[in-house]
Amino acid sequence: MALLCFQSLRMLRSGIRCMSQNAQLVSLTVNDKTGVATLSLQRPPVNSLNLELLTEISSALTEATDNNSRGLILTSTNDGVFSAGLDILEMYKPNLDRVKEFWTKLQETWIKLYQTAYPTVAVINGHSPAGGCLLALSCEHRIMVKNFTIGLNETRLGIVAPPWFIASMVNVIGQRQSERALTLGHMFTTEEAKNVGLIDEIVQNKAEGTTQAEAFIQKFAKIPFQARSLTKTWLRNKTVESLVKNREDDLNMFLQVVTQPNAQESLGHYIQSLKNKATK
Ligand SMILES: CCCCC/C=C\C/C=C\C/C=C/C(=O)SCCNC(=O)CCNC(=O)[C@H](O)C(C)(C)COP(=O)(O)OP(=O)(O)OC[C@H]1O[C@@H](n2cnc3c(N)ncnc32)[C@H](O)[C@@H]1OP(=O)(O)O
Repeated sequence: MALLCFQSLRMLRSGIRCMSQNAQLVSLTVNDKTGVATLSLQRPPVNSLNLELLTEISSALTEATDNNSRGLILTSTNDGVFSAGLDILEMYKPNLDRVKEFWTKLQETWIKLYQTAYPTVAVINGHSPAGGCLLALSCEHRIMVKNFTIGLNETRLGIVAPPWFIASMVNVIGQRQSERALTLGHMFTTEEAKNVGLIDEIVQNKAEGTTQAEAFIQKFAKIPFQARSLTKTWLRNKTVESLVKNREDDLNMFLQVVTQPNAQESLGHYIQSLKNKATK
């Protein structure tokens, strides 16, 4: 409690204000001087995206809009893992009602993040496989700390990246590079990701990443907000519409693929291999 008060006091002095008071799995703060919001994922141990975390991310994105944020930095409180992607336990031997809600919330969160009116920057301060990579790809600018990995590795798990995951990557690195990376399930090192254009900047640590992210958002200070946001909408509309118009089909396809016995078997082996690794 004392620590909380001390932290709040320190944040107030530096002009950082806490939003989303009820959130537990994310923290949303805003810098009152710049209007830039920071959304930090904080679901231990690895920010895997389960229904509850997705719900909080989605609410925080709306809150940042309602608060007229000038920009948003997406990052993790865990220096080591940005996000481990979708929580595999949501997809392994799933409860049908819950897994439907989970996928629908994932769709909603991606649609919101992909279309925010404000500029978005991912400060990728750790590994970022699959769904973690999707979050980063949905931002307008990616800054990554050295010595980590990022990519859409679904094929390695015996599952498939849905078309909107694929489109998000194609829009950033193009068809040829995406085809090679996705079919192999390749995880890029920070250096490789920079070379292929998957990330825009390499930094030494999160603090440097945050400074660079603020500088990126500051570039838009003199660009009229609505002109910028409408341009972004039109640039991204085709990609988003392809999901918006087919959400039900996308959900059914996901359920069909993920409940296949061979997909369940692959997920089961994968969970076991992660657990074995963790106990070594
Ligand atoms: C139109 C529709 C098309 C149909 C599509 C159908 C299906 C596909 C659907 C969706 C696509 C899928 C997207 C995904 O995001 S799948 C998830 C992919 N993620 C990964 O492969 C990452 C796995 N994790 C790791 O590689 C590592 O954990 C790490 C992120 C590099 C971090 O390493 P670190 O050493 O720091 O941690 P540990 O490995 O020791 O892990 C700690 C702890 O966390 C558990 N864990 C890790 N990742 C996940 C996860 N994604 N979900 C759930 N749990 C995870 C791990 O098992 C350990 O648990 P323990 O209990 O042992 O402590």
